Amino acid sequence: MIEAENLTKRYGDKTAVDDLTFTVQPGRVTGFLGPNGAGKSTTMRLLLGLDRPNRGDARIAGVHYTDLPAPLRVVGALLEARAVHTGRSAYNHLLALAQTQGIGRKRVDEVIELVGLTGVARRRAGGFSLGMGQRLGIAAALLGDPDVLILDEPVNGLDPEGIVWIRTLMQHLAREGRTVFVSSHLMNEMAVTAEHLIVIGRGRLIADCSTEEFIERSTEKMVIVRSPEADRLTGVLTAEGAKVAPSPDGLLTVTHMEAPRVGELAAAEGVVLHELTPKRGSLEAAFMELTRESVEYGAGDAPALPGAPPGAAVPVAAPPAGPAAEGENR
Ligand SMILES: Nc1ncnc2c1ncn2[C@@H]1O[C@H](COP(=O)(O)OP(=O)(O)OP(=O)(O)O)[C@@H](O)[C@H]1O
Repeated sequence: MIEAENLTKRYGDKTAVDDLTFTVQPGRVTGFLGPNGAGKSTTMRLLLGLDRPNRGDARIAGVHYTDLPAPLRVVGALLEARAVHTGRSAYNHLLALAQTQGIGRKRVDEVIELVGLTGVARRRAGGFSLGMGQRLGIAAALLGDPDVLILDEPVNGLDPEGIVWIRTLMQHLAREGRTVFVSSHLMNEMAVTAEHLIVIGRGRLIADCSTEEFIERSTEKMVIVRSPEADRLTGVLTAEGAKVAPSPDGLLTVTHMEAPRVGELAAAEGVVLHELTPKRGSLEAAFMELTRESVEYGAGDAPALPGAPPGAAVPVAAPPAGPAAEGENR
């Protein structure tokens, strides 16, 4: 379990993390979301004792990170863009890390195999591609077989196969009863990976709920209907309070009415249906909606983030209004 209590971190007059209280439970993948500059990496650094809070408390498995006698055995972490600048081979890099905590060679071999680096384990880690570097970072995080994992953007640099691999791995680790806390900007990926979400904006908590609930709360449910009698159906549904938007391909997008009711009304009136598909909103649309107020850098006024090259800040722009969200099947 991970606990943050009134966590607050200021850099000069900038409050990066603002009175943040949340708990990350074991047994499920918890996604950590927020627009650029929301304070995700800072929060993770505070949890890992790499920075000191101005106020509040962060505990992992009930204790402060810095009080853990063998931290790698309790918590494994992958921090964003952590390149391994080393002339050592991947194997020796992991072995050196393992030896600091009394972890044996057998476990080094195990994690190398687990992350799919067996074929390149003797190669210089400093020359690894971004994706291989991510896998090596994940191997390091798993070295101590920890109960808690804190992963900052683990999907960064991975190809589609790698993305599916990390998703499966995180879900497997969670099913084993571990606490998996993962930040990402890839909403579609988080929608299928994380069961629970903690969302922050400008350092403050915006949501702490299931992924399902997060999407339901801020996007409108839609029903996609196709009928050879689209006009008649539109009349039937609007008379019962639904809103119906036709599209040029003959599909009707129905809001303010659930799919079963659409089907029942069509049957009662003898209207033939060729398609009746309930669609939920996307996590991306829900995220845009709920974080709209807390976007740090809007399009056009994006300053460079500290340490980033000019223009590197990725703006998160507010979405256009209306139920334009693409439906997303899980
Ligand atoms: N060492 C630092 N010195 C000064 N300001 C900092 C420092 N680290 C972070 N900040 C500021 O704190 C805020 C939160 O940054 P942080 O990197 O934690 O956000 P983030 O949610 O991880 O962003 P991103 O999604 O872009 O990685 C930002 O405004 C950032 O500029």
